[in-house]
Amino acid sequence: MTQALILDNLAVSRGSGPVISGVSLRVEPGKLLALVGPNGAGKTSLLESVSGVVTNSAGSITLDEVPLSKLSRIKRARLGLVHVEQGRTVFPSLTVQENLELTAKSPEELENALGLFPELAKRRHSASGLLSGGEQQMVVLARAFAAKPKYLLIDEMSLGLAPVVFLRLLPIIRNIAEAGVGVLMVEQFAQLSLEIADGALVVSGGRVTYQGAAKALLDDPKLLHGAYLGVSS
Ligand SMILES: Nc1ncnc2c1ncn2[C@@H]1O[C@H](COP(=O)(O)OP(=O)(O)OP(=O)(O)O)[C@@H](O)[C@H]1O
Repeated sequence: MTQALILDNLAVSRGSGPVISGVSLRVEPGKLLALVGPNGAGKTSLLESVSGVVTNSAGSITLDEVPLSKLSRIKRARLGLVHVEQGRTVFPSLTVQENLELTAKSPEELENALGLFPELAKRRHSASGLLSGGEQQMVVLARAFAAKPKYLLIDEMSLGLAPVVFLRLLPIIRNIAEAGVGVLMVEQFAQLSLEIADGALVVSGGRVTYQGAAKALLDDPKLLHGAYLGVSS
């Protein structure tokens, strides 16, 4: 069986008209694909169509060979697709551990998730609302990981965080991929996210303008710049 999250020729329309067209990509277990591009390029809409917040208007989405397009959000989640949406926050009055208990199905899964986040393990009994912004985002990530995703969609984890704080989250996101999860990550800090990614996809004006190794984009600022301007490689 093909183990991968595959988008083929995907199109998404919103009230304003088509926002994504002809996007094809593949995320494999244990790999991290960074999705970058200018504001309004359609990155959030793309993730939302994968998790089922919006329905794709054309093309297909398959998870380990199961077609997703006609499935509800809940069914997609049951298949192992977890979406950390933009602006997702903690439940502030619950402790770190209680936040994780919302998604972990067993004490083992909870401990497994905390194992990946030593900084959080130390503060497991603190109210999440008392943690720093960066630590709260760690709780959000840990809660997503505790749900045992096969594939994880992460939208702008850095929103509202200083780059130096976001830097602490990057190795954790990498570790999540190393643990066998296929990660598709949308990020405004292109450079930083490319540094931990295997593959990269640049979307501009709803279309793919670069697809390939993350390192190739990092090593060639002109290529990255051109892709942002919508020049297909
Ligand atoms: N709920 C919605 N209803 C109608 N149009 C929408 C909706 N959400 C987004 N759009 C439109 O879809 C297009 C793509 O937006 P989207 O948020 O997907 O892009 P993005 O690349 O994530 O941008 P940003 O980096 O600014 O968040 C934009 O023109 C936006 O106005």
